[in-house]
Amino acid sequence: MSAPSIVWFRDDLRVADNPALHEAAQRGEPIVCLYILDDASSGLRPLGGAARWWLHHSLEALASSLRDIGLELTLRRGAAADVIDSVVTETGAKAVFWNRRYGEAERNVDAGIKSSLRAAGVEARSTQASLLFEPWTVLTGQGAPYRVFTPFYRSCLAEPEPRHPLPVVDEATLFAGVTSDALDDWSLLPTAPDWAGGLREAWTPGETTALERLRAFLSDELSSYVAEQDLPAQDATSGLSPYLRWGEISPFQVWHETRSYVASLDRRTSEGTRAAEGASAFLRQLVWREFSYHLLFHWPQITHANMRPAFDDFPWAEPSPVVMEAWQMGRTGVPLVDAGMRELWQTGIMHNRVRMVVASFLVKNLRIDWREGERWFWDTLVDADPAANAVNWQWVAGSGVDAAPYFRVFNPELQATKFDPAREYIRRFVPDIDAETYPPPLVDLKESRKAALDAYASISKDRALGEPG
Ligand SMILES: Cc1cc2nc3c(=O)[nH]c(=O)nc-3n(C[C@H](O)[C@H](O)[C@H](O)COP(=O)(O)OP(=O)(O)OC[C@H]3O[C@@H](n4cnc5c(N)ncnc54)[C@H](O)[C@@H]3O)c2cc1C
Repeated sequence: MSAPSIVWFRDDLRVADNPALHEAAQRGEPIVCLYILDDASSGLRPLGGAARWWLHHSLEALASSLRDIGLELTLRRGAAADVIDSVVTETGAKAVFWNRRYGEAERNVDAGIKSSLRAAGVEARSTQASLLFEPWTVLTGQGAPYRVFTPFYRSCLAEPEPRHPLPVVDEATLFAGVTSDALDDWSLLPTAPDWAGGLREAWTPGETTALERLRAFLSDELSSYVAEQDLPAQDATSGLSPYLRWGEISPFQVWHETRSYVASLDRRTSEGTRAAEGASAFLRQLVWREFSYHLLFHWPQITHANMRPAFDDFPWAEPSPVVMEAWQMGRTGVPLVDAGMRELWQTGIMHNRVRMVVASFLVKNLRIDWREGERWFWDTLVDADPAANAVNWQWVAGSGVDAAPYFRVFNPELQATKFDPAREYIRRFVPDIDAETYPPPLVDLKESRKAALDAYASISKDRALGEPG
């Protein structure tokens, strides 16, 4: 058998529109499909619990998609550089293909592997797959990265249309005989206790479901997206974030499926007009995902450092275990906050509007550092995303590049009246709201708001908040 190519899967757990797999298949050489559970390379952030649950099922789904085209998924654990080195040696592979990642630690790992492969005479090819626009291509007139969403968005729209999804790889040659770890041995699923019942009920990971979900969203929800996207009781958004996070669907698929769905509509009808408006609003959200990665790429410290340096002096409260647990478990006595936190704990997801409310409550009413909240989301969200999570937490905190000002404190009661007027969402997740055991509010909303604004004044009165570093 001729020397194989290795396709190294990472955050692109799909067969459809996968440039690395596509390029390898086109060469006609046998293929080794490899996934590495890398808990050893320096700087990589360990996955949270919900993410590990998702990954387990996503790898099962990927293995099944690969089997359909005659390939097998090889699983290995360890530092990526060591694993790639051994698989290349074991198989005599002459080329390694992968799709790009954008976090700093991931890029360092990938760059190191690329140069050692090349030094050893093995071809290393990386391709664009997870972002519509590479972060180094969308720049201001002065050649600088954008710091504000709207001009970034406009600039993306002025770029050439993103490429169409690649043709399906329907046949490839397997390089057989490579040993694989057993997925169960990785212990990605929780056992003692098994807390994943709600996740199993809510989700089916994998590219087949991702595409079905996108298509169902376009035909059933797109026309009401603008009117209902902020209403957590409605199933009005796509629910695609975990599928995008794990690369079970590519943004190119989402972009073009949406565009061609809209092109097929009759715009002279009000339904057609609303769907077209829904499509623009939906694709705009997809560009928020791009913007998050753009920021992560250009300011890698965004995951852990305040982008506005003045926030380094912010008098955060000590995050007491009692207060943190009340917030995490949805027992703050503030119904919309509790509903959101319980939705998260039970299902691994939370509606965007409610994410903003619970984050504002933590950072402002409880005056707890946004990084505490980001960590909890990282552990509990099935869509926990290195870019979107940090960028959105900093956005709510006011410490980010393009951020809501700190003095904008969401009032969770008013938010509930506006976005959950019939209290349907609240009752779904807080059925005990009228019970005697339901706790009184952890803090007085008015007083805590005032305390937050006073704390903010202490960092903002003498000097500007500082340009993002
Ligand atoms: C505090 C906080 C933390 C967040 N953490 C994450 C996270 O870890 N992972 C994550 O994917 N999103 C995160 N978001 C953004 C947003 O809440 C989710 O992307 C959205 O709720 C996903 O639902 P959907 O797929 O139905 O969205 P839709 O409305 O259908 O939007 C389509 C897609 O656009 C992207 N998108 C939408 N809104 C945003 C946004 N504000 N920022 C970046 N991308 C966006 C997502 O990929 C989403 O799937 C966070 C928001 C807040 C306020």
